[in-house]
Amino acid sequence: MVVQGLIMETLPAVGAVATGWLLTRLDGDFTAPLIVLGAVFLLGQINGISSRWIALLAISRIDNHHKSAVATVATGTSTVEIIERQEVQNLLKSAAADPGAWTEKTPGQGALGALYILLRYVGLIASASVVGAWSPWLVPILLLPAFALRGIVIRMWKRHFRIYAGGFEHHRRYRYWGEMPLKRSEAKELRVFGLSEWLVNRHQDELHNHLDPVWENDRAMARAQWRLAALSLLPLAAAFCAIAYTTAAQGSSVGVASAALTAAWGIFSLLASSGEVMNMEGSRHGITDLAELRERLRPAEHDRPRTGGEPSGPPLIRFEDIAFGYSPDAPVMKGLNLDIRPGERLAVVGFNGAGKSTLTKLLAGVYRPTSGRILADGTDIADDPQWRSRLAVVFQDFIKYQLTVAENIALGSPGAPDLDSIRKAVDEAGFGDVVDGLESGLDTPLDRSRTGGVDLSGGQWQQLALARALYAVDRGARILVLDEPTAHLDVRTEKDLFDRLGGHDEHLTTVLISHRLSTVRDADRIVLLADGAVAESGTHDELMALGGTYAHMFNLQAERYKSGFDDRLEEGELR
Ligand SMILES: Nc1ncnc2c1ncn2[C@@H]1O[C@H](COP(=O)(O)OP(=O)(O)OP(=O)(O)O)[C@@H](O)[C@H]1O
Repeated sequence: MVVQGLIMETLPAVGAVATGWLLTRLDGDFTAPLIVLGAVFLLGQINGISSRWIALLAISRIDNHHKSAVATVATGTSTVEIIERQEVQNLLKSAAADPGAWTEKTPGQGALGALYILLRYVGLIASASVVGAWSPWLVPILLLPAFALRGIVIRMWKRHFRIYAGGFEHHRRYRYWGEMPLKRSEAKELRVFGLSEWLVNRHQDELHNHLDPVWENDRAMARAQWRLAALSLLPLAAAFCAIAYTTAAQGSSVGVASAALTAAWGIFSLLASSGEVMNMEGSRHGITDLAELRERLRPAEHDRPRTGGEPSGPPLIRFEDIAFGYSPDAPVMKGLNLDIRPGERLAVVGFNGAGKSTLTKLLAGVYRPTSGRILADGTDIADDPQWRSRLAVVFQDFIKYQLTVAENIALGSPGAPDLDSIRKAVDEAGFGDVVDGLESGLDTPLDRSRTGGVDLSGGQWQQLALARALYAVDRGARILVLDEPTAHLDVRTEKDLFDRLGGHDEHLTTVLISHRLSTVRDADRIVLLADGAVAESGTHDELMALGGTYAHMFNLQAERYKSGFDDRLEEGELR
């Protein structure tokens, strides 16, 4: 790349000298200068063609490297609260540097732009030397305005991209609304509610909010072009006149004069071109935002990747005076105290928004309490690098990976997939019949765009997520956390599942969140969360005898179920 760039940038000066040489030999044998000039021309062509491919290769390698750096930084922190902040989300989008808009440039393009700019100075020195050989005083006359021109071009592009980056929020929304009509999952609702026109207008509004100021600036840039033209034409015209006058009046060599003229032109064309500046300035945000993300998302010492670790028994887990909120003005946990005994099957119930899922996220360590501690056998889980390997979690919003069934399950535990263990997890999750019905069984891709690929129903995806967690349990995890793992399952499948989970005895602690109270009644203990703390705690019988909120909820659900309704309850129904 560097060699090619050097050839490209020095060819104008060599061409200028060769042209001058040719002109001095016109009356005699001009074979040698003609050959040199032809070689310069040929080399320029070959270099021009091959450099495009090499540039593309270099750009894609640099961009790939940058993208994996962004992905590494984005997934490097053990907690997720910082990732959820809007400003960090914006930084991530900007650092990803997707060339989704015509003005945005990638780091690869920027890096190449910077390299070419550097090489341009080599070409500049060569051209300036040719001009200087003819007349040293002509060098500053040409160089000073050329540098001024370059300064103005850089300032213009800086301003362009500053305005562009200032509308980033609109750009983000523009992309969001623009991608919505293309998604399979959104297609139904958009049609049912007749949202097509509304969506297109919204998309266009955001586009204009973002780009109108940019276009306004660019129009001003276009209007200023004549000043830039004057800045290059005036000194060039002065140089041309001086060279022509001296050549005519003093009879100096036409060849040397024409070499000087060509080199003078070279100085301006080298400094005036704005393509590299645009690429450099356009890619600046992607690069500086990655640097800022590196600062902000610096992993803590114990944020090492999850490893298998030595399997050990389930610990005593203690939530000690936990306070937590996603934002300071909306506390979710307000002094929560809870012990989870080793091997216990604990059910957590409560109304929507009571904080049940938040409890699982705190237990998984993806959020840290604002105050208080979560201890596992006396050690704060925040200080335990192995903590994650002891947990298997099915989050409410688990990921549906577009991989095969087996690959989806194997993600539950690092290392080489164990097929026997995968099959065991599939059966335990009640997913065996579904897998047996698939043409390629465990190797079936769960992606309809792939050959032989299928999609699963909501309940089947949930069983698959459960199988992933059970695979992790088989490979050494000792705490199984299930956040509404059966919301999409029918009552019988759900019952079978919980009967099977009961078979792990003291080797596994299970924390189960469910709205279906008939499911959790067999748990060793049930805790009811309300107002950021444990409001009731005991076995089903104890809580029924207490006659509190749990008993009320249970009775209502039982009545509804008897009358043929769904047995879920919303808070308002109790009032
Ligand atoms: N990522 C988040 N950012 C900001 N607020 C959140 C976030 N997740 C949850 N919340 C808020 O925290 C509170 C507790 O939510 P959580 O999901 O823990 O409740 P839940 O008991 O699991 O509810 P549900 O039964 O509906 O699943 C709610 O008020 C919710 O709006």
